[in-house]
Amino acid sequence: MELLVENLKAVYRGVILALDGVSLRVGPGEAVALLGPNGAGKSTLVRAVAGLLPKFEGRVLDGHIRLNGQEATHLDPVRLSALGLTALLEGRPIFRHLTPLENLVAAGHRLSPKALKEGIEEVFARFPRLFERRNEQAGYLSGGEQQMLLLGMALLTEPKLLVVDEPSLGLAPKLVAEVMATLDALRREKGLSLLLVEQNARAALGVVDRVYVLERGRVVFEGDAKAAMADQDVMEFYLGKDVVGFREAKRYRRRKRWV
Ligand SMILES: Nc1ncnc2c1ncn2[C@@H]1O[C@H](COP(=O)(O)OP(=O)(O)OP(=O)(O)O)[C@@H](O)[C@H]1O
Repeated sequence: MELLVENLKAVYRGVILALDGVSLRVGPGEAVALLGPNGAGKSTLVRAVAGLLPKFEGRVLDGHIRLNGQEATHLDPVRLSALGLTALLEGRPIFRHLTPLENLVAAGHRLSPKALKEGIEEVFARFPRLFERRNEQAGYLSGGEQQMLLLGMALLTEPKLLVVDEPSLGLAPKLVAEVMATLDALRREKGLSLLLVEQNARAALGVVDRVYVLERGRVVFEGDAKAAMADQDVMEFYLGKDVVGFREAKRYRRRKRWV
């Protein structure tokens, strides 16, 4: 599925401009990272694409969101989901008081009983830890296990475009690598399009084709992921915190402010 965002402007409470004319594209079967510092507008973009801005007292002021060419700017989440878009919001929104198995059943409510059973078997085959803990309370799973559960739930919605907001948040490096590898495998096996929103640039760049960097509601860099990773200037200037220490990055920015 193709996602096209064109000159999108979004505000909260009518006054806080969080997206100031953002354009980006995720092609069919393509994996794209959206990177940027705290407050850049990444989650706002995810909410806008998923039709969830009104839930956060926000709205799209201007611009378009298109799915496979179809106007999708003001569609509600149910309609968007029926079109094949699944968005995983920041903070691992699972049903914490239910078990992993019950969470999966809830996520797959649109499937036939047979497809649901097969889907859940597939999820458990992919994530054996979830199978082991399938009848425990999901809120007590580790952060990594909860992230896997969320990905399993996403799979049961049979997405064509998966938008994932900061899956690495709060995870140890080894788990971050595992989550990224899982996203990569899912994308390839299922032919999904993937928009991966991250602060962890290094982790995300390893599994995507292209990258956009957002700062203060604007796209400040756009390019091929491998080229961006190989380009020390790009990495340090736009994504400095990841590569060099925060202080050094700030100094570097000051030096390069004239560009
Ligand atoms: N519900 C809200 N009401 C008012 N302002 C908001 C709301 N959510 C976000 N903002 C503001 O919008 C701007 C963009 O925030 P957003 O959460 O999209 O950034 P982000 O890049 O996702 O940051 P982070 O990585 O910290 O999640 C920030 O200035 C933020 O304070």
